[in-house]
Amino acid sequence: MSQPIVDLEHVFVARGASVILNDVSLRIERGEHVVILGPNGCGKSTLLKTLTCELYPLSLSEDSAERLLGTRTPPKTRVEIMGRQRWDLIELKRRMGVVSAELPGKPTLTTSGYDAILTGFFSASTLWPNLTVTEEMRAKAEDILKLVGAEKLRDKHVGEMSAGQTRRVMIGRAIAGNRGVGESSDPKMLLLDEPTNALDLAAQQDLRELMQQLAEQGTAILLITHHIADILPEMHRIVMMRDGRIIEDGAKDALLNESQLSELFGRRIFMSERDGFFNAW
Ligand SMILES: Nc1ncnc2c1ncn2[C@@H]1O[C@H](COP(=O)(O)OP(=O)(O)OP(=O)(O)O)[C@@H](O)[C@H]1O
Repeated sequence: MSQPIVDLEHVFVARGASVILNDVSLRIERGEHVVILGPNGCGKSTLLKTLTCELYPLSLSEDSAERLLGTRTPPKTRVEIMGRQRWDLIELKRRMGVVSAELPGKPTLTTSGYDAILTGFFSASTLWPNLTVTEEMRAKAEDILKLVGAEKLRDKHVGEMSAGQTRRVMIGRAIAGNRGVGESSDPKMLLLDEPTNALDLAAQQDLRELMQQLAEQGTAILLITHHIADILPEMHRIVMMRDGRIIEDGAKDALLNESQLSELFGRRIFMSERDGFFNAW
């Protein structure tokens, strides 16, 4: 079997004084589209930060193993991302193509759409004077601008864009980082954290179409969300999280139903399906 993109085993992660991720094991193969689904506060962002190595797993003592697991034998914990346990954070974020739900930082806000895509090659917040942009990068950025449908945003500052326009450009930036320059055998993947947050209905649909297009072109998508409507027909595996644990991990056909969603969100949920997309309320 080929090397997985993500390989977590018995991971516990603390934030402040609390253990937030509780014995999480997760293996994601190259090219797989996966949805991480769960209610507010269940630990999705903590998991994301573990995948991007911004948070590190606890190394359990015998006492804490007894408290958390009822056994004095600590489990063998492992976090391996793209085959490696140690990463330069910037390099890893670039290679994973992370698009977060947060607004870009200040330097990015005064950067044009086209330049923002170029920054992806460097994993930089803006095109700082010491960065050398090559012709190959410029050509790739042109293609990506088209791919994400952001041609009209080429000269607009990110800080003057709407939420949907910003998300589009940030996806373009992540694709640039992900694909890099020169011959690269890196996996093409995007890690999208609540991508449709703050978008109106039309912008949500546009973004889903873009995600579908990328998925069809071979970019693996790891989607973190609590919006059922964001789950693309192309995504067949669902990982359900609650209270810092993975409570289900399996096929969408088996897991995406009213009874499982009601269990996950802790109240009666209704669901409908149309053309491979779902809605829940
Ligand atoms: N910096 C922090 N310090 C202490 N506790 C934190 C911190 N960040 C998050 N938490 C706690 O960790 C738990 C999980 O939070 P996390 O942000 O991972 O959940 P989430 O599933 O991403 O939620 P949401 O859907 O609301 O974004 C919550 O109980 C939260 O209060």
